Amino acid sequence: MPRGGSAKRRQKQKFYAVYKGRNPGIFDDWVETRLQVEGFSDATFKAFPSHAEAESWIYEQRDKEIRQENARLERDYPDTDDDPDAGEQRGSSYPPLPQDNTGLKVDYPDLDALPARLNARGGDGPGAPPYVSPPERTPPSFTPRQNPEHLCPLKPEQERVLALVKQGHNVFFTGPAGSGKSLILKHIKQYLDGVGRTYAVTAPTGIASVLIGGQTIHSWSRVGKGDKPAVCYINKLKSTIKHPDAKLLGKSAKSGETTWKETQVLIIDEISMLSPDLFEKLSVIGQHARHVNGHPVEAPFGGMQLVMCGDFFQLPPVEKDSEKTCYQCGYPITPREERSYLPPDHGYITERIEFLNEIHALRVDSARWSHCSRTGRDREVCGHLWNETIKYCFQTPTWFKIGFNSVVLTQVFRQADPAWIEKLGKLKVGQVTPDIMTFLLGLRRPLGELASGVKPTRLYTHRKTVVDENDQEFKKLKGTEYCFDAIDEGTINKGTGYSKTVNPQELEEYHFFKNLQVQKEMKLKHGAQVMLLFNIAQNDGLVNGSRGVISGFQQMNYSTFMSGRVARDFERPMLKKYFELKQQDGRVRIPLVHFTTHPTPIPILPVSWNTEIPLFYGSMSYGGRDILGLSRIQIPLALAWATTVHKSQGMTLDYVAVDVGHSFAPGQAYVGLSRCKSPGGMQILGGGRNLEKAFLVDEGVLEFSKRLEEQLARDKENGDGDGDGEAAVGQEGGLGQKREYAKYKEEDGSGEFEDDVHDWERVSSHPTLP
Ligand SMILES: Nc1ncnc2c1ncn2[C@@H]1O[C@H](COP(=O)(O)OP(=O)(O)OP(=O)(O)O)[C@@H](O)[C@H]1O
Repeated sequence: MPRGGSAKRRQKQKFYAVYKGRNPGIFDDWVETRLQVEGFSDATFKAFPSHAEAESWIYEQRDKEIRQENARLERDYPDTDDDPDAGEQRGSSYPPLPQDNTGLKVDYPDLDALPARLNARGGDGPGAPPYVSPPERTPPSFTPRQNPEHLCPLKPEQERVLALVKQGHNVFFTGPAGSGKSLILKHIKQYLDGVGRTYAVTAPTGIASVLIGGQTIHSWSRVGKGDKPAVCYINKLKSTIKHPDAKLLGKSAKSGETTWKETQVLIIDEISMLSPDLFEKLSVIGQHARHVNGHPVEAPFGGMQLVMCGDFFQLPPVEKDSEKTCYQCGYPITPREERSYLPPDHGYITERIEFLNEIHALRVDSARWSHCSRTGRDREVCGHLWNETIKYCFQTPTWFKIGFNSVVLTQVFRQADPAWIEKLGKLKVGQVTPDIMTFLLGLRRPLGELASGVKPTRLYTHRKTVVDENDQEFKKLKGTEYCFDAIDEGTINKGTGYSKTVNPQELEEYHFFKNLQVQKEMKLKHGAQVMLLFNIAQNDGLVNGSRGVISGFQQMNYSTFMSGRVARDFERPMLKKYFELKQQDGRVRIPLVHFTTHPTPIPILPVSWNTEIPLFYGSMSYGGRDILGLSRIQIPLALAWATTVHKSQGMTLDYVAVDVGHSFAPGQAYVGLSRCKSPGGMQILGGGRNLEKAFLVDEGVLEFSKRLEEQLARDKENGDGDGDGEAAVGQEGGLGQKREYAKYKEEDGSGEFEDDVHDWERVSSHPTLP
């Protein structure tokens, strides 16, 4: 690449944008460009004096192509009666992109200019940037996924969620533990795959994301820990914010902005665990990352369709006060003892926080508004407003602005016993009535070892207890220890057909592998308590969470191994590979597990966990998707004397002992108890006379749930929706409102955030109000 050289040479530097060619992208060398376009039929390319202009031209070409493709689709496939609202929705909520594509230069606001606009109103404050309507939600070209999973059909109230998603609404759906939220998500994914919409499946924690076959929201959005101010991510998105695995992927994972721009539907599962600060920050980042011609988009999250799911009665966000930073300036938040609060009717609050009354109604203490008093280089006070009693996303202005269509699921599937379901329903809202108390005290009886040798899995609130207990119990076993090593692989498949294997040494750095519950090196002994980590035979009750005990190991030859499980055709190559790599003298060792549900031991053969991460080259991907495929082949077992309540969220367990006594977070005891199918297979640990107090419930969550139910009842009365549990909560505000365009600074915004923080540190803090 001809960088450097004389000033004259630099002046003549050209950037070649190749839109259609062998390897589309931007090149700064004509020889390299020629290789991409010469002899390539239909090659489309152009030279520009700057990289930015070259990039803008590519965006322009792509928008043009998408519009043409849409026009073709509309012509060839006019809306049918099957989905009458889909076309209407597209047309009504999302005005088309401005036709005037001149001045495509992409500008980002600088740090000093941003505080006023990054206030809680998401850009509505004085000096706010020009907002534009979100771009059209358009289907890109796609390749349907192979082997779609056969899913259990949805019940009518679950179908309702899918219907709303199909209609293009922003949807929030909730319901008690075991009401099928994860199942609905799987259906949504299948639908989106089928229609070729670009979507991201995310969750706030690694384990939750793996359970739904997605990635963490931090990794997808490129915010990492997410502790820096929004402006920092906005400034860096374009050029330097890389995929968390970028150092492994090299150039290929360059621009985070493209991920944001190309995603049409963002799914966030376990939304109760997402920090409200990060939720708001992501929305602002989305508004900027999905800019139209440099203008941030007005709609929250930049106008992508949002599907959020979870149960706020379950686990809350894990956040330590000491680790919190100001959402606007990124400085550590003012320590509790130094905080000063503003009067609830202070103009500084009322002018800046939208939906203030609604927020206060959700048990946000109106007397706890505080502001960040850090001063910057120019002695300007940061002034960002925050309220320490905001704990959940539904208490943020962004939540109201999104205007979700909400669905409350009512039917529980995990448990079959109606009396137990009713009790769980009461415990969920903290109602430990005398009869429930008596019932729970009865569950403190010890659970013995089952005929299979299975002991109850102990669910603890603290991780250290779990690690210690599993280690100790494993060491106590006398037999031979066998180690099962996973086969980890990574391949980059380019849209052009070329594929490249990822260096095996680098694989363990990938977040996907770190988040898997199944270990790379798994040690097992005869007598070890284990849990199945994969649905291997649903009809036979061998599902994720099934409990068993290792009853031996079997040496299998090739034919026994290959016929050891009814594998689907596409799994055979995986089994074959495992055998070839692991066999010794023509045999492989396989653990035998005695499950609670089966009279005889079952050999547990390896399975594979796979993920596909779309890669974005330079600024976008063309001509098919460039995909990073990662996979781990391993025996799907984990030691199961103990696990944490946090890890168990989302699982269904057979035989458990739940440590209720040490619960420290709202929803924790409820999550623990609701994992188990029936109280017969459950023991309660600890709690003593304080059992009643273990079922902590957040007042705000109670209020939110109450308002949701009331809205639902009102809608039913008014005949809105079809009474299937849909409620449009929040306000329709935000979308489609006209904002005045204002000028803002044209700077590249590439200043390093860290330097600014150091500057702040050098300047004494100013606890006065701006
Ligand atoms: N329509 C349905 N028909 C039959 N079984 C169902 C249905 N919906 C869900 N289930 C079953 O109920 C169990 C719990 O479902 P799922 O894990 O989706 O619930 P969830 O609401 O996500 O639970 P949690 O909040 O605890 O994560 C699963 O075994 C699932 O297969």
